[in-house]
Amino acid sequence: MRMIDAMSAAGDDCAAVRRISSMAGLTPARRATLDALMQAQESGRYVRDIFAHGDQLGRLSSRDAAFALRLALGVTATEGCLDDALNSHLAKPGKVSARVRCCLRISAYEALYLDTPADVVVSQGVELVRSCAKSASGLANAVLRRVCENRTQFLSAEDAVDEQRPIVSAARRSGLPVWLVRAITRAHPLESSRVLAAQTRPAPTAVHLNARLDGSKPSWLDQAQPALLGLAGAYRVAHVGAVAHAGAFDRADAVASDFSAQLIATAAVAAGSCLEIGAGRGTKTFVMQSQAIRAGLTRTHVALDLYEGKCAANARRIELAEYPRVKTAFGDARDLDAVLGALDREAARRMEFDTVLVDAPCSGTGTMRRHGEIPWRLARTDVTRDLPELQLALLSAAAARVAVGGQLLYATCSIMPEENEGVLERFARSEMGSAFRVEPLSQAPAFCLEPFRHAADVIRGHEDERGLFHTYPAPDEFDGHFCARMVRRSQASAV
Ligand SMILES: C[S@@+](CC[C@H](N)C(=O)[O-])C[C@H]1O[C@@H](n2cnc3c(N)ncnc32)[C@H](O)[C@@H]1O
Repeated sequence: MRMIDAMSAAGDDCAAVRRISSMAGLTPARRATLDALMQAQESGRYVRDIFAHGDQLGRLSSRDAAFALRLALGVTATEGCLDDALNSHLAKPGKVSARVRCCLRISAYEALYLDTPADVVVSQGVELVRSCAKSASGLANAVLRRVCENRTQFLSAEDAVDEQRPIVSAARRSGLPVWLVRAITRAHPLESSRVLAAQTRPAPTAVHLNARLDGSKPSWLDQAQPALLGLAGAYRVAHVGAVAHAGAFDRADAVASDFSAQLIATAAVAAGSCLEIGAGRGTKTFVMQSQAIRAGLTRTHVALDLYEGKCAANARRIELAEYPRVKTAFGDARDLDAVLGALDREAARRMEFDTVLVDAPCSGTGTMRRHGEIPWRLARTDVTRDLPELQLALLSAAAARVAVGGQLLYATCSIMPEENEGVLERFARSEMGSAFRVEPLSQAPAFCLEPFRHAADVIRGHEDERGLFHTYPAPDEFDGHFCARMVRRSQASAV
């Protein structure tokens, strides 16, 4: 699997690739970007996965590969804004073929969001279009010149009516849909300018180290230029590519995981039994197992996901890591009695757990600068209706499996209140919810354990007055995550 360090794409090397003489032919990085974006469009797959599993990058120098990845992710993340900019200069926007549009988007992205000189934007854009539709190269020349000339007016939204101008301009500068910028700005008036500023910049990367390597200082970690974060096992790395190229992810020597996600996974580590709902491919499972080893805890872990393939990948990595086995279960966690039926029968009782972590499917708005597909695939009703319904159903089903005195953690990587506090409030009003009380995440039993005492202070720095944990994406800071911790004080009367 090829993994390129998107951080290095921001460096001098990429600037050099960008400024390549306008007299040169089409650069291989832009060609590879076009191929990958077209493949993504035609197959519905994520462009990052296409780069990771295809051979587009293998044929490029590491400098070109980093630039191609940055271009492809950037074009995906700002797609709607690029189309707005292009369409305003096209007489018949509907007549432009998918491939030509893709070429124009790549060049418009460079014009609007990178500091590529205008002559290079236009000449490379014309070469891109010529490579797939010779007859459209004149059109490309005219449109891209206009996009470059009107960059400032477009980003300032001079074409919008007065009262809409600030929000349309903020949306264009961040590359996001207007409805989403409005929702973020309303929900987070204090944080929104930094959240929006983060969207067009590379996100920092963190890894979590296999606990069995503690104290051994592997050379691949040195090459990645690590900086200790305030949590055992967590490192910020300047060059995640060095970790990937050394095979450390493939060997389960480490996982890439946002620092806030590592804090949440650590908060869910406690003695006894744990049910993890929405375990996916198991990044948090790995972190939890690592931390349990560091703390010398004995625990059991059931990792559950909707998809059998994800459960299998999770179990495989845990085995590779040489961690204690986790049991996996797959199916729709809204019907936990069905999904856990086999385990209940094996245990000869309806199992209840000391810790239940719901890592809920969500809009991903806290991580969308890493996952450019999110903003332009997301619909408003996903955030206001469909996801909260699913999240509440998962949380309610999960709650019924928490032992009295046990803890229930509800986590998302969303910054939208409808998916976070909104779901919690509806849960609290329910019969089942009345059996739980919210407790600060920083007071989770994990933070009384020696290796994690200091991390409680880090968490406290991101807690609101109720002890709910929030982080927000910001330039050079980690992603947006939410986590609430509840403790079960009684049996709910309806259960
Ligand atoms: C936020 S992601 C999980 C990320 C994962 N915990 C990790 O750390 O790598 C949410 C997960 O919920 C799963 N999911 C979605 N709907 C579900 C359902 N109804 N029942 C169980 N799992 C579900 C998805 O397949 C996805 O893997």
